[in-house]
Amino acid sequence: MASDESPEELPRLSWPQVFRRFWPLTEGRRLAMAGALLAFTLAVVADAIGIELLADLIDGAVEDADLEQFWGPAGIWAGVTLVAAVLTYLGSVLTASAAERFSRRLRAQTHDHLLTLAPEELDRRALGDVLSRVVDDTEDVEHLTVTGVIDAAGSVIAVVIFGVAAWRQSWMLALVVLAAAPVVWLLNGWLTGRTHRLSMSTRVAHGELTSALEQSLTNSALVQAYNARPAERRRLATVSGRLMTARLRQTRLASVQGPLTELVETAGLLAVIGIGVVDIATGDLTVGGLLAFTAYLTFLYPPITALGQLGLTASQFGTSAARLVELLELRPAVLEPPVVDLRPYDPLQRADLVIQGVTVCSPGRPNRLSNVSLRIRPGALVMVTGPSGAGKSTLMELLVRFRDPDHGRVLLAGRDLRDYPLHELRRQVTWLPQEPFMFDETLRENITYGTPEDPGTGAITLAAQDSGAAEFLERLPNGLATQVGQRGRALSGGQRQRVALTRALLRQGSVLVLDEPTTGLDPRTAQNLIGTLRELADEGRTVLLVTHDLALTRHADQVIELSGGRVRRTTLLPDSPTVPIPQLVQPVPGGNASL
Ligand SMILES: Nc1ncnc2c1ncn2[C@@H]1O[C@H](COP(=O)(O)OP(=O)(O)OP(=O)(O)O)[C@@H](O)[C@H]1O
Repeated sequence: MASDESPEELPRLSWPQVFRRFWPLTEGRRLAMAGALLAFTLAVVADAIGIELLADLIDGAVEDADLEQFWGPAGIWAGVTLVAAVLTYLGSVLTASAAERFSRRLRAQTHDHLLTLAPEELDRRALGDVLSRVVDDTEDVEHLTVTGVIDAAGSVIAVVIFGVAAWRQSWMLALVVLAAAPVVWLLNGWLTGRTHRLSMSTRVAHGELTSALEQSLTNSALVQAYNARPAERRRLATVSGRLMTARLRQTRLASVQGPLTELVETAGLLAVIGIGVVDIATGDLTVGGLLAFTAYLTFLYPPITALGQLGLTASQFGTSAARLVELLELRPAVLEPPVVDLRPYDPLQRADLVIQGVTVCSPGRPNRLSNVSLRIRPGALVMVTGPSGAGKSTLMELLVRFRDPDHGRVLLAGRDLRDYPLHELRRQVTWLPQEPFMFDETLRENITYGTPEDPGTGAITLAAQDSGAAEFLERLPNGLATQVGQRGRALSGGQRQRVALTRALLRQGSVLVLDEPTTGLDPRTAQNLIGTLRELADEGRTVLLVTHDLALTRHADQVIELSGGRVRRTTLLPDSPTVPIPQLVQPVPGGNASL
């Protein structure tokens, strides 16, 4: 499915489609759902018994004005009402527990799935829209799969039980009510179509509003510094206005629905009383019977209306379900290998990287990489340079498998990256992105993020010395316990960079891929870092470093210069380590660099 598809273009899913897809997630909670339905059914039976007792009271105690006849039925009535209340409570609790667990499972599944997508897939989308799908649309899907299903089944059962009971009181009156039912259904059918269209507009307007808010708030510094508040205000006013209009239309429609239904109900009630009076006169019905019948009618209307609105709810929530399914159907950019390669892997011996004829396409734009072939020796310190947009980051991202090349392949220790379990590959290859990602946690949590075990303060201090973070860490009153704020805003740009670098240095693994790690570092710290990387390389790690600082390249074993997605030049420096290179690849025909 196209990732930039707007919600308006998504086909709404029908209730059976949603149900079939999400029903497996109710596993383990189906007993609770059945229990809830049973409780609601018994509560309906208890209510029906109560109504029968009402008829007995009217025709006995009230008609004969005899208190003796009152206590018995009244006591039983109070008892069954209590039982009905307990059963309704039980039913609601069981429904809520099944529903909440379903929502939690669905949210977790969606979140997990989103984290398998290529980061750029998520970057292309408005974050507000994605969040609203994970938070709000999951609730709607829950309704279609759990709460709504129990409610609908409960309504059918209530209609049957109250209907049969009412029929027993007077089949003639029951027929009158039955004749009115299609009117309610037709009315609701007409409302369904209109509500669906309006709910679509509301959803779209809601998405636009959250996106606009997200844009202006995440760029708030720029908005203020560039005097753009009026423009942002106007933007918000426009989208907020669209949401207001859509919501008002929806409210108007919902407000018509109540009185219309009430009208139909009153007409039904009046018809019942009118015919009932005639029946009482002919002796076909008692006063108690008529009262019981009208009571059944009041109990019958809510489930009948609920069933009439089923289509409307399903249509509204079908839209949400489509939005969620669209996310869930996005394919991860990279897949686990179908067969795990069990050959032993000794990364520190042979963490050599071979890039064979690699091309990375970008639809409608020039290739991000074109037929790139390279060999990087184990234990080498390699610097990748080139102008902006040359493809350096793309090359680095291939090594950590954020995507696979469209043509060609990348081998680590003689094995295609696609043959490694992703977890193993990412344990071996540590990537430091250009942007220093931060969580709103403490420095310690940020630094040890992604390190399988707590490395301990000693190891953190050593890594912080290598990255140049130690200096500022020592000056912080709370040290590693300092909170870094949203996106690390409580730190300077250079400090964030160093924290991210410390995090990368702490991770074990045979390949270190650093995308412009010296940005934001002063020359002395940058030199120190290169010294550390040199040591890591000498220990056998393969280190790739993207840099625009040509002065640093003299410390490298190999310099790769990219330009326009192609390798312009690779230079092996004379004193580079001479680790023997196994013959893993044949020269690539047409490859644009020597191996
Ligand atoms: N998410 C993306 N979708 C489509 N094209 C992209 C995407 N990211 C980058 N590109 C394009 O791929 C090409 C290579 O980008 P890349 O980020 O690899 O360059 P770079 O050499 O790392 O640049 P810089 O030095 O500025 O970081 C550029 O032309 C860029 O516009």
